Amino acid sequence: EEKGAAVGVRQETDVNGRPVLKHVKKGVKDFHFGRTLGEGSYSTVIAATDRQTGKEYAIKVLDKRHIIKEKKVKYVNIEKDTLNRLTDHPGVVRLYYTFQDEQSLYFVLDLASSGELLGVLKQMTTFDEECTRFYGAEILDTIDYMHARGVIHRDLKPENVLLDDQMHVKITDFGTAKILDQPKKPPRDHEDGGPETGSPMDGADVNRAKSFVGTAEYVSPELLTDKQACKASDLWAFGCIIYQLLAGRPPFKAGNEYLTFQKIVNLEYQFPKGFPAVAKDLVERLLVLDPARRLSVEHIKNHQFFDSVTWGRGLWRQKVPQLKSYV
Ligand SMILES: C[C@@H](Nc1nc2c(c3cc(-c4cn[nH]c4)ccc13)C(=O)N=C/C2=C\CC1CC1)C(C)(C)C
Repeated sequence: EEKGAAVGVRQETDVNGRPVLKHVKKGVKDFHFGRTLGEGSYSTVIAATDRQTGKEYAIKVLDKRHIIKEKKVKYVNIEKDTLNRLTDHPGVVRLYYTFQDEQSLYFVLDLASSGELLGVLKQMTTFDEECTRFYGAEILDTIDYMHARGVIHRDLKPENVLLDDQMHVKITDFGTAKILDQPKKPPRDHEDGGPETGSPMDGADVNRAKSFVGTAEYVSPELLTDKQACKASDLWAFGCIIYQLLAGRPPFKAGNEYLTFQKIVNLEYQFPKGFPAVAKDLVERLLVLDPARRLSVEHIKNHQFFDSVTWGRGLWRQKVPQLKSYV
């Protein structure tokens, strides 16, 4: 039995007729599976209802044979370890428990029933400043939480930012996340996006992750030049997302991946006419080639663009702004 796996308790009687509580693990038959929500490279996410409680979940189904054949076992374990590490923040999809049968692994998770931020953005074309500020703040608050627990997402993009039934952010897809080696000291509360300071190799960003490239439009330059991601790589992606919410398209997009990568490493992008000045200043301080010179989470929180935002748990209790386009 995995830790915390037992998710149900059933009353039975033992041989002497004494009542005993039996810990039972849920299985496929405890759920009614509904529509397919999304397809990953080696998984499918399906909406499902717990037959006993009626509660709705998203269940990520992974085909064991395919995972082994494609040598993805490592990624499945990284995703599970990451989800088990990021359990108490409203901005991260929560993993309730896992089970398996002959051919599949099942992760039972929060259902983000309003779907992908990308889908909503496409319907709106663009977000106005107030909506961009609100969604930017919830995404940043979640990045701050992930980084404080030594997790780099490495593939942040509007497809991985989901929305729950109240239209609050739920970040997902941690199969390509990087868990930084446990920092020597407990993570400080003002963990910044820059290199881990205070460790023996001061200044050298000792905690870098190796060899993984995310989705072309959001990949950071350091990932393309020296193959290493750091916390600031997530803040590069954050800058691309803020730009995209207001402009309706990502800053770096070309005919193919190679040309997109070229634009990124040459910092080749322009702001559309009428792009708000304060947001432009923020994006310009995030889309910086040198990760050490990119704004850290703390500096972003104090940027004028987020002046009216109350950070912390209050942010998640606020009513979400009515979605309006930036015309
Ligand atoms: C990014 C992911 N897509 C999705 N992953 C998850 C969804 C999800 C929901 C909708 C949706 C809901 N309503 N309409 C669409 C569309 C896509 C989704 C969800 O509700 N709960 C957990 C999820 C993922 C958990 C994962 C960390 C393990 C890919 C494309 C990889 C399948």
